Amino acid sequence: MDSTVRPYRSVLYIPGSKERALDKARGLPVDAIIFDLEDAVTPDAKIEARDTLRDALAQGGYGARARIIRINGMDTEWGKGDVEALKDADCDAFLLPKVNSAADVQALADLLGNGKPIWAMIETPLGVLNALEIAAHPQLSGFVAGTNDLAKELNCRFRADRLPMMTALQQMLLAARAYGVIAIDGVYNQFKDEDGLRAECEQGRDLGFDGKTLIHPAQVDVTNECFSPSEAEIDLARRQIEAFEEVERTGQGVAVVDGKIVENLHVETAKKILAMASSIASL
Ligand SMILES: CC(C)(COP(=O)(O)OP(=O)(O)OC[C@H]1O[C@@H](n2cnc3c(N)ncnc32)[C@H](O)[C@@H]1OP(=O)(O)O)[C@@H](O)C(=O)NCCC(=O)NCCSC(=O)C[C@H](O)C(=O)O
Ligand SMILES: [Mg+2]
Repeated sequence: MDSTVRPYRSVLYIPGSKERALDKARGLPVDAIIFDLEDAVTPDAKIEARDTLRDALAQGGYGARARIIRINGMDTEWGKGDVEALKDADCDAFLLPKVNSAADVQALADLLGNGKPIWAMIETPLGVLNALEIAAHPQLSGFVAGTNDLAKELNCRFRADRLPMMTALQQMLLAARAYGVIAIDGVYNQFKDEDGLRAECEQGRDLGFDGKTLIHPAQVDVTNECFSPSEAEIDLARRQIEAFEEVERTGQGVAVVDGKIVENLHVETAKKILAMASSIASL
């Protein structure tokens, strides 16, 4: 799959210690999986989870889904051991929690020593403030918002409009876009509340996120729907491209579709929408 249009709509956390969930994920229509060794695994299960996860990855069966391993932080008693145990595992990236600076990313890169892509959880005040230097690290390819840790650190309240964390989310997005880094929104904790999830997905999509992290299989369909180009967007994109090509033939640089101007930059967006739709259709 073309990595520039690879979908990351639904990114499901799976506790690395739970064999049943690790198996179930092989049949779920998610675009990516975060195999978690951090918060989803209790301290007494952390060492064993490394073997459980390595075996599951070796067994395979995850198809085209991107496979990302979230290790424990380097400042914990498990971080380095996680890397030692899993650096050669069959996965696409490593996700480092509570990243505060580019130096944190470099420390993981040194330990991995194999050039594997690194993703960063942006979930601390320093991580948000240093998002630009983190995104600029050459091995960094994805950001994941850690909205639970962020709320804890900011001492803010959870609100449906997420106003208290909007600055952080947008700073993270700006840094991601400045360096071509994938940006995934945080989790929606009330996993049985479909309407609430849909509203938060729509907000995340409006903001510019590529997708959302999830904690339960029941959240997958809504999320895929919200982060896929809609039929209306696909239809408009096609008409914009056609209209622009038509005016170009007559030597002009601006078309009008549905009462709105269409310039070259809109055509670029339209082409991206069609490429993403085709990439999703090919899954
Ligand atoms: C939230 C849960 C604890 C709920 O678990 P459970 O009560 O077992 O759910 P169900 O009985 O409804 O499960 C139905 C079946 O689905 C499977 N399942 C459940 N969750 C997952 C999953 N995440 N991936 C794959 N499969 C899953 C069950 O095994 C059942 O299967 P079956 O028996 O075959 O029918 C649980 O969903 C859970 O543990 N979720 C993950 C929690 C997690 O990962 N937390 C850490 C990430 S969030 C975070 O840290 C964010 C960030 O750092 C921040 O700061 O914000
Ligand atoms: Mg967190």
